Amino acid sequence: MRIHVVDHPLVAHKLTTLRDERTDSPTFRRLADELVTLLAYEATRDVRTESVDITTPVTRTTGVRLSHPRPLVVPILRAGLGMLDGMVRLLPTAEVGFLGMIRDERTLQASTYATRMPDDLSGRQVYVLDPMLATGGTLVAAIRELIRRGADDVTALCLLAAPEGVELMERELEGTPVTVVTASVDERLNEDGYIVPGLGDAGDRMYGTAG
Ligand SMILES: O=P(O)(O)OC[C@H]1O[C@H](OP(=O)(O)OP(=O)(O)O)[C@H](O)[C@@H]1O
Ligand SMILES: O=c1cc[nH]c(=O)[nH]1
Ligand SMILES: [Mg+2]
Repeated sequence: MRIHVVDHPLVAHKLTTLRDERTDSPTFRRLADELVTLLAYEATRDVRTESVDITTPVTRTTGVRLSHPRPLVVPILRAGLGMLDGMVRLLPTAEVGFLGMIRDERTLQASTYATRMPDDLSGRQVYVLDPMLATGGTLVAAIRELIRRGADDVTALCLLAAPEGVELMERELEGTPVTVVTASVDERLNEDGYIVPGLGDAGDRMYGTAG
């Protein structure tokens, strides 16, 4: 597994406001959207392309276009849904699948409550969207399912990651073609499984369901 931490002052600036507890839901959603577009620029560095001949107003030339089969983008509901628009803005021809997953607040075990994506992902590049890589249980289960369906190249975009989650992914997904792109690997998890310093519960902050 490869991990890429996007080191850029604009990313750090937006992430700081996202973390701030005073940031309201509309601003949180806007910043998450903007951050995803910046992460997506890095995450799509190896997106598959093919050459194409075109005619400019001046001459014939050869350019590139995204090749077939189209990439698949999979947001993990709920919070990952807030990253979808920012991603498909860069990859407008991508197909979109959905995974609904929830982490039990007490046991921290992830379970899947909804799945809507192609059965056969052979030869597909897949981009998974989930803002938080905490214990890693959610992403490991999601990526195992994608690989079971035949995906041969998976990139996860996470706004924040915890070292514990990165270690779990490295251990559980060893030897698989997986890349994680994130804005930060934070300090640690706390006793409730929240990322420290983190940003709190991403889904609650995105959709205004906290308290
Ligand atoms: O790495 P893990 O320890 O598995 O935790 C990460 C998951 O926790 C959050 O989802 P949550 O269960 O809160 O669902 P939500 O997005 O519907 O709020 C987050 O959006 C991730 O999917
Ligand atoms: O810090 C965390 C950990 C898991 N899920 C969240 O939304 N936030
Ligand atoms: Mg949540």
